[in-house]
Amino acid sequence: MSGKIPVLEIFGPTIQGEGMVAGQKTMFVRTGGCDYRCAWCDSAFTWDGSQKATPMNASTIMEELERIGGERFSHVTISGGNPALHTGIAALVKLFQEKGIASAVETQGSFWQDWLLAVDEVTVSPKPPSSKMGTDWSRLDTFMKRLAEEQAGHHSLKVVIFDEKDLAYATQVHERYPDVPFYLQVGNDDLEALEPARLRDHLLEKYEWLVAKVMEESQLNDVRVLPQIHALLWGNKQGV
Ligand SMILES: C[S@@+](CC[C@H](N)C(=O)[O-])C[C@H]1O[C@@H](n2cnc3c(N)ncnc32)[C@H](O)[C@@H]1O
Ligand SMILES: Nc1nc2[nH]cc(C(=O)O)c2c(=O)[nH]1
Ligand code: SF4
Ligand SMILES: [Mg+2]
Repeated sequence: MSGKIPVLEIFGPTIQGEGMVAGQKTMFVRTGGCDYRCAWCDSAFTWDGSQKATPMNASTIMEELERIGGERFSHVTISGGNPALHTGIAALVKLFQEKGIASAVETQGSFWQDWLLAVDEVTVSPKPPSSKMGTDWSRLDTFMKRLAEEQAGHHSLKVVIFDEKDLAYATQVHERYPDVPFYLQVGNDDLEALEPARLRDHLLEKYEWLVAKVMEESQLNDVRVLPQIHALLWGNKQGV
């Protein structure tokens, strides 16, 4: 298994629907396995046993990206699951650098990998109370410190918000790492919705609620509030 990466899906090009480079045209590589079990995880198929990951090495992943994306991409986002569980991603990030492909990673900040330092955009997404997960603050401190001191690219924090307790948690995260660009993201609480148009209305109402809350809060002046654009466009569809 050494060097192999468990891959759940490879798709794109699509737009990055979330966070610091929202709107960026990108391919996705989604890894299998997560050390968390968030109550509202929209990608639970990466860890609940419902779908099976394929162990792949970096060059095979690159071939698959090129087979699907052709000449139509110059940016790849690695998500999961938690991609930071996998040491084999070091070789993939190196391949991207050699080919002049920009890279991004989505992770919750619970596990460190040195290859994170070579990723252009690292999104760190600590989990609020509604997820039913706890935050190991000293681990997160170490994680954020290494990014701040050694990462060549950019990084940001992104907290998903379902309710007021989540917003209080997000404020705590923002105050702990005040120099890190901070994103608040609308939580999707209807993962069963099949009709994109209905989900869109529902999520936009939640976005309106979140924007109004943030406007009231003096501790959240320097933040960005975003919905998941892909959920607005395509609902709960996988692979978009
Ligand atoms: C599926 S996770 C995979 C990467 C990593 N495990 C993490 O959580 O950061 C990607 C992003 O989707 C967010 N997310 C997951 N379920 C969500 C939901 N129901 N509504 C809004 N965002 C969600 C996560 O918080 C994270 O920022
Ligand atoms: N379009 C699109 N943007 C995304 N941003 C983060 C995603 C993820 O699942 O990590 C995601 C995803 O699954 N699709
Ligand atoms: S950390 Fe990310 S992938 Fe893991 S359960 Fe939570 S949202 Fe899902
Ligand atoms: Mg997603």
